[in-house]
Amino acid sequence: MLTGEASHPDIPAGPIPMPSAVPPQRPSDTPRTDTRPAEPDAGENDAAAEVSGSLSAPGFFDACENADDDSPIPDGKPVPDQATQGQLFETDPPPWELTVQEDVAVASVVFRDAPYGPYDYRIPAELRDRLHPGMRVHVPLGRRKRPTVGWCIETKLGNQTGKTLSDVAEVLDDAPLCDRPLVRLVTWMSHYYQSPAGQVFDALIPSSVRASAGTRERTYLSPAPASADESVVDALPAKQQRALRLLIAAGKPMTASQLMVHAECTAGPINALRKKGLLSEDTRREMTTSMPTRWQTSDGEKTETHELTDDQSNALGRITAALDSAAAKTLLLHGVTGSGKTEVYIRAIEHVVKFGRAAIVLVPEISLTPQTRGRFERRFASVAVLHSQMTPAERHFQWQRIRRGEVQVVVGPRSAVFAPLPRLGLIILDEEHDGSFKQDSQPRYHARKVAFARAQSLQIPLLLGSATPSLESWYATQSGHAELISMPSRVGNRPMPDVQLVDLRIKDERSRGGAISRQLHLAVNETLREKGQVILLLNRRGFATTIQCPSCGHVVACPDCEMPLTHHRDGGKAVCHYCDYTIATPPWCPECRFDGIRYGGLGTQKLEVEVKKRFPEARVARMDSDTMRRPGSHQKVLSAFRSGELDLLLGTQMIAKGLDFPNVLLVGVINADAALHFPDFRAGERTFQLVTQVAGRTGRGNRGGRVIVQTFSPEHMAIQAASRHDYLQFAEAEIANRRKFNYPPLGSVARIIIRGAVEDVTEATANSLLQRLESSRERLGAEVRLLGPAPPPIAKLRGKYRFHLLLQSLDPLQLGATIRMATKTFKIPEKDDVQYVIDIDPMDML
Ligand SMILES: Nc1ncnc2c1ncn2[C@@H]1O[C@H](COP(=O)(O)OP(=O)(O)OP(=O)(O)O)[C@@H](O)[C@H]1O
Ligand SMILES: [Zn+2]
Ligand SMILES: [Zn+2]
Repeated sequence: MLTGEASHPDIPAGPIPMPSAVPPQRPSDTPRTDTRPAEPDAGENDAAAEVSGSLSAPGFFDACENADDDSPIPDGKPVPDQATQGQLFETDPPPWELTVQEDVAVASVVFRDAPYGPYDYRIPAELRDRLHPGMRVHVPLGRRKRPTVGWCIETKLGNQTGKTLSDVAEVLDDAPLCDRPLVRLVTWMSHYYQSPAGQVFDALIPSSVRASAGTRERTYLSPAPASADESVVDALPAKQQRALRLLIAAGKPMTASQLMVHAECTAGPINALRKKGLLSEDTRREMTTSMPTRWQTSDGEKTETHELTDDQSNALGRITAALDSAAAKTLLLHGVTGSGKTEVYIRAIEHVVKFGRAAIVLVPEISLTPQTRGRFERRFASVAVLHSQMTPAERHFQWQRIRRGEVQVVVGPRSAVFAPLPRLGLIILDEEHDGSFKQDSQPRYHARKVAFARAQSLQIPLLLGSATPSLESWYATQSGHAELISMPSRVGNRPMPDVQLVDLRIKDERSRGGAISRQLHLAVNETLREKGQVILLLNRRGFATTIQCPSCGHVVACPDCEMPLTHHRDGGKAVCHYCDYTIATPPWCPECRFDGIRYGGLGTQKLEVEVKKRFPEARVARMDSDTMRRPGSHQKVLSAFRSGELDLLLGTQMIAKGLDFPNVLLVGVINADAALHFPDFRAGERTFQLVTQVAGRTGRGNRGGRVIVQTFSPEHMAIQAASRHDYLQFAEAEIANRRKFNYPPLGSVARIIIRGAVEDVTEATANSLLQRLESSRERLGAEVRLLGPAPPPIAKLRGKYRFHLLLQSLDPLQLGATIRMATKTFKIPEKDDVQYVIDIDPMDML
């Protein structure tokens, strides 16, 4: 989960190169409202936070007003802006010192590694018609010798800086890579997540699109103006004449080879025409691939349109009402597992498509099974499924289809929230509580929040669906920011499965030397005898989770992270699950040479060994990120399970999500406490979600189903509520817990991670950042609680020491402003080699 940190370098904390263009007078993301007193209920909950955060996030909605114009340069003077008064902009020149040069065309440009901006550049006359917002440009930046790539976010008339601007050197794109609403989304995200806008663009536009993967340049020929002279054409030799007349008659450009085919000639006459200046040439890019679909759609499920249950038609009625009202409404579909939420999504999308609009369906990556895909592909003429195993060319191809408006439904993981559909009518997040919707590298956005912002700006509904809604979404329904739609029963009135808790503190319940209790053992045997299928959940991969010497107590740990290594039996490796550091598992203690090192703790590999020993006749498969490395392996195991070639599936949370197999009669949870005692305020919520979701995999057919949950904390509220399928009880109790400390959804949290190679230098940097935060808080009069710096649970990662600071406030705007002010001029000497990362609304505290 932490791999993002290394592969995506975060904001460089060193000095930021200042552009030679005049520093920004008024960044379009001016936080002008940040210092304003909170609205009465702003920050009371996440939805309120979302409403106020995005509505007032300047740049996002401000830009809406004047950006709908398609001419490259909006006419009229830029609207004067009062934002320069805030303390945040003391360094800006006072307005009366500015001399406005009204006739200068100006482009506002943002960058990947220059956090503040946008920066203004002059657009030379010859580029005026070519440059539009959403295109990339080459511009000079700072003392760099070579031009830097930037993104144009606005074009306007009038240089307000009072200084001479540098010129845009080159326009890099033929057409904008995103439309105005998406440019506004970028500006908002950059502001809210405090991430350089250039980085947000990189997240928004796939690299395959930026690199034009799967395309090639082609030269097109059309008649040059000189060919209008009939006498010239008449004087040409026959072949040249025929070719030229054909091209004129065609009325559209052709490639040389097309023209050769049509005019039945060789390259000679065409080259002659070129030389005579009778042809003009135009280079265009075209896709080399046509329809690259390596995915097969069929998964053995029948295509059927169900007659809706009462719950489903009620839900659909309320969603279509929202669609028809053309309002930016948020709806939460809380439907128990197996209540038929997917059918409701499909019907809602049919309604959207009927009016010529399109929809985005976001799902956790692991749910992008052939089953999910098939359900959408069978019901719509044109579906684009985005997934991580696409080649760059495929991704680019799909992106172009989407942008051309050829796609009705886009199904994909979190980044699909940026799909450039021209007529978007609805955004759906299925399993909206899922942690994979938060990106753990820069920009650290949450797809739910971005979807909300996009839906707001387009005035379209956002539909969130889950059997175990996040408390953020749930609380939004309680405070009137979202509409709750409930589907409390399963399709066909199937009962919810019976859940039995096994108290592992009782010695007789445990099995000697194994992980499977007596009761679970009996239940598995019984189920196998009835030809039913079994799912066993253990949320830890590997064989043994600690390697410890019983003689001296030494624990074999990662030298870079100081976390215990996990023993993997295949290949006898000891692996760090945080950074992938791998060694051969030592046969004796590396400290004292004691020959009898012990493998403690339980992972899925060890469980697999035990299962095969206990149930030798069962056909077993293991599903975790170790066995699922190869593309397609996930689908392969699932279709074997569906077709009955497997009896028992064991694995990590991968098996807990969205699977719909009617013959699963038993679900066993090996250790429900695994996530319960994490130092994270969401530990209870995650446990509840995981147990409820995996329990929901059974009882989906006509043969019923039951669940056995092994736990050391059977009385814990999260486990009790999950065992009764009682979301309401859980949500109420958990909201009361969160209220005590104003944790989300009641308040907002941000986290700053400071990391460096030298421990005390890192800590000192964290402390000076804290001081800055304190003084910003004071200057802004912000009510923000500051915690830390302290080492997080993962105190060292990949050789870097880590400290974190937590900020907490009822008002997300005050929280954001405090960080923005404190970090704006915070510079860390390069020799210290310390970086920091801002994580707004963090989803993990490790
Ligand atoms: N109206 C209906 N009549 C009969 N069967 C239906 C109906 N609607 C859905 N189903 C079937 O019920 C099963 C469960 O539906 P679905 O997978 O959409 O549930 P879900 O609410 O998404 O559950 P989960 O949250 O567990 O993923 C599917 O096999 C689906 O085909
Ligand atoms: Zn030892
Ligand atoms: Zn490590």
